[in-house]
Amino acid sequence: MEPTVYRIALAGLGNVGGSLLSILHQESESLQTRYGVKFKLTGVAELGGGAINDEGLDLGLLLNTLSAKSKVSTLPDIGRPGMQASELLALAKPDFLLEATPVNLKDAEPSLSNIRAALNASVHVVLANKGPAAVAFNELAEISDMGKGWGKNFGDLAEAIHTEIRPKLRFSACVAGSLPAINLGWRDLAGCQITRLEAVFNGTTQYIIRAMEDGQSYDSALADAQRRGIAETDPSLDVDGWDAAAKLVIAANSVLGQSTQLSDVDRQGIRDLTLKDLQEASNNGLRMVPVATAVLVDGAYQLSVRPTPLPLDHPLSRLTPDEMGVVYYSRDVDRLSAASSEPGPEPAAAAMLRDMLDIIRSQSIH
Ligand SMILES: NC(=O)C1=CN([C@@H]2O[C@H](COP(=O)(O)OP(=O)(O)OC[C@H]3O[C@@H](n4cnc5c(N)ncnc54)[C@H](OP(=O)(O)O)[C@@H]3O)[C@@H](O)[C@H]2O)C=CC1
Ligand SMILES: N[C@@H](CC=O)C(=O)O
Repeated sequence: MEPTVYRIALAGLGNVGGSLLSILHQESESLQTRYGVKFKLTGVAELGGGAINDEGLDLGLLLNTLSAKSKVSTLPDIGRPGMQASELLALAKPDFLLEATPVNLKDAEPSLSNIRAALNASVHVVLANKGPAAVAFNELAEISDMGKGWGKNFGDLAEAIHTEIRPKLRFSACVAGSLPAINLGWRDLAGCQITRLEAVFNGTTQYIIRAMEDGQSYDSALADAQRRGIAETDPSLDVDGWDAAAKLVIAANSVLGQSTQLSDVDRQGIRDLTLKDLQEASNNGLRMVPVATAVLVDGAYQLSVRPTPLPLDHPLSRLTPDEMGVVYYSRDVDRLSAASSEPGPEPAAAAMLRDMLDIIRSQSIH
């Protein structure tokens, strides 16, 4: 049987975007045989340019161009110097817009405008960039399938399914890459009252703290994380706790059903953490972990991000330097946890593919 062809456009060709191209290239056959789908990449955008081909861009050529540290906009015929990501919709005419540009937690631009335009044009959106979901979750939910059937509006799910087919918005890669933090909370704990969420949502700070424990300096551990491609384009977002706070905000809005913004998170980074702090925790039989927490108090979730000493048998204390993890506590399922090993950006790219397939599967239900 012929595969169903989906046109896709990708903004951002860095660590995550490049890894996604690589996965789509390697898995092209298997996506056709296992899922009956073929993704045709009709446009890509990087800073200051892009490439367009209505017949589908050659993924091998794009990957070679990126490996050679060249700009795809310089490629003959298909290259579009000066093109903006905002032009992808009109030029690539995608069914899916994939977003892997750097985070802007102030106003999420220019990504937010591009995503809004895509959803308003009934184009499905898959995010790795957490800015738009952290800054404007409610607005994006209203113009996508997230507006009903998620969080507190769960009662409207039947109406959503029967009366509307909205463009879909998926963002599981935004909340700790391949860690199924969102899916676990929303899908696998559906119907449960979540009383507490604890997570290591930031791989860079987890890596730095574990490396410091092993005697490495803070600066050298951060440089390692940057080399591995897991740190943010601006790494102060990691070490000052903004990245984990943004992920917590997305989880609070989507899974916990609490309308939340970044200023609601009590946030402390790891810049001031010393070896002495780590040793003190260890002397008390504890381990310092960069924890994001949401705890239900008097009907509302209190949110915080801070390095926290945890008992050694806590699921988050047992994570390796490359792992992130999430633990949900609920009145019904006592404790549910997951961990993912993410030594580089590839698992986040795999999470974007997971979201694309999830959209296709859920469409076939409607
Ligand atoms: N790295 C990781 O492990 C993970 C990252 N994420 C998120 O994914 C996103 C991308 O991260 P990562 O790949 O590491 O970042 P990089 O800095 O490696 O790549 C960013 C890419 O976006 C391009 N870009 C920058 N500004 C624009 C713009 N205005 N329009 C179009 N393209 C633009 C850059 O182009 P140029 O190279 O020309 O500057 C580059 O190709 C971030 O939002 C991050 O938070 C999510 C999960 C994990
Ligand atoms: N910088 C982040 C990666 C993307 O979310 C991290 O260190 O976890």
